Amino acid sequence: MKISIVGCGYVGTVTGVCFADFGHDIIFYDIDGKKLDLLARGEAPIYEPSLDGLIRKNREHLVTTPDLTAAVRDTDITFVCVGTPSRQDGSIDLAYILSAGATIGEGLQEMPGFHSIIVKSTVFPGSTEGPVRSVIEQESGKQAFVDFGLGSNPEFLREGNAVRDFCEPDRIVLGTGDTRTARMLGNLYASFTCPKIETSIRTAEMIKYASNAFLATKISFANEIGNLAKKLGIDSEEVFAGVGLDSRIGPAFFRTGIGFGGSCFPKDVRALIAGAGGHGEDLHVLHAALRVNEDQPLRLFRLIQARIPDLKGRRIGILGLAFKPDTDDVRESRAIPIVRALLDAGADIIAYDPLAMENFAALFPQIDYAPSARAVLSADAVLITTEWEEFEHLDYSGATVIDGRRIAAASRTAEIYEGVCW
Ligand SMILES: NC(=O)c1ccc[n+]([C@@H]2O[C@H](COP(=O)([O-])OP(=O)(O)OC[C@H]3O[C@@H](n4cnc5c(N)ncnc54)[C@H](O)[C@@H]3O)[C@@H](O)[C@H]2O)c1
Ligand SMILES: O=c1ccn([C@@H]2O[C@H](COP(=O)(O)OP(=O)(O)O[C@H]3O[C@H](CO)[C@@H](O)[C@H](O)[C@H]3O)[C@@H](O)[C@H]2O)c(=O)[nH]1
Repeated sequence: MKISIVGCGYVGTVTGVCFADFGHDIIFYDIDGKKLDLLARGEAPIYEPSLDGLIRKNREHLVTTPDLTAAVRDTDITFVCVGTPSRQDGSIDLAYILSAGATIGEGLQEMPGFHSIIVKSTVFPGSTEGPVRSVIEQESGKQAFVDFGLGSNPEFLREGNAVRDFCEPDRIVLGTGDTRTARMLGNLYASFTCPKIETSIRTAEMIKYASNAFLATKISFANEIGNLAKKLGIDSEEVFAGVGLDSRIGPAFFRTGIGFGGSCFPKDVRALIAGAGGHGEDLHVLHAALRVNEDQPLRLFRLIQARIPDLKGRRIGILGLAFKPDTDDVRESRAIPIVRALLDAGADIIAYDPLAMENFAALFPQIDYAPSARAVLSADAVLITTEWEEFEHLDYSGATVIDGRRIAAASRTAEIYEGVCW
């Protein structure tokens, strides 16, 4: 099949490259010419383990274009993978997707054949059949579900594990409103053996939001119980090992610590709350999940403050800046509020991350960045904010460590050690 990919970030690049590996021909388009240049040179525009090798392997199936209208005309199906950020009030900002939709509509104008547009970006239920459909119909002069197809195929990949998650998903959700699009998506995913949910477009959109909101809530729930468990002298890891064995609950996403960051959970929970408000529904559980999540990193800060009440001029080390290991992404990283609080208290910060220092320095140019994790350990105290594997291989002897992510080596070897909820 010939596929256009609009938006070459984490989702678009991984989707295009993985579909190419299944034998399809891909045309990438992005408004960011630098990303297209990198892809044209056979390089990944984002960091994701194993992606470079897949790009090299499938180069003859991967092309880039600066002209989205031509890409639409030359392909059978377009996947929209652009960003859907939060507005100031938390609601979803559809500006990128509507702008992409308008150009796709132009491309459809003189297209004789049938083409389907599939929204892979995470959008509030009703967005695809509402504003996205309207803009495409307006620009193309054609009718959705009759002259062109429309669908929702939300993506569930995790950064750092994206290729595996895409190729071996737990399920595939296919939301469609016309049989031709349903058939096309069915063919595209025919070789995937996981369960496939064929549903309406708005149900597909809601499955994505509900999944992220549930996982985010699970983490906040674990953190809240973890905070109490610590006060009671109970190890939260043991608690959730026990709780997770209940097959109705499951063990995943029970790691306690400084909470969830990244480009999805905080943004999507905020968007669901804001969107629900527009329908007269107040999502109390999700409000609470966000509140707990905002306080978890500040707990880490309060623990260091309890040990060093006057942080002014004191050297504080930070281990980990990425929002999770195996990525250079710092969007909504839990290290951000911690660094902010430390700077407000006058601390002198030295930080290290194996991949994310450049991205973090764009936000915080005023702090020091260390050449190695070891170089951070001589600070007056060290805060661990991301659970990178290499932090498990350090000797923390002599260091005071306040741990937000439960690094066993630190608990074994640090001179003074405390965990945020253990
Ligand atoms: N990152 C993830 O792990 C993940 C997983 C599942 C779903 N999602 C969702 O997928 C969507 C994309 O996320 P991402 O992390 O890949 O974003 P990203 O920021 O990494 O990439 C988005 C890309 O879209 C491009 N873009 C913006 N407007 C455009 C336009 N009009 N035309 C063409 N390109 C345009 C940007 O330049 C950028 O390269 C979001 O809705 C997100 O919530 C993300
Ligand atoms: O038990 C846990 C698990 C995760 N986290 C934190 O939660 C955040 C998100 O982690 P993860 O879900 O692994 O990464 P993402 O790449 O943000 O992936 C999430 O968001 C994507 C975008 O929507 C979805 O596609 C994925 O299914 C969903 O897991 C990170 O800060 C983690 O440190 C915890 O604190 N405890």
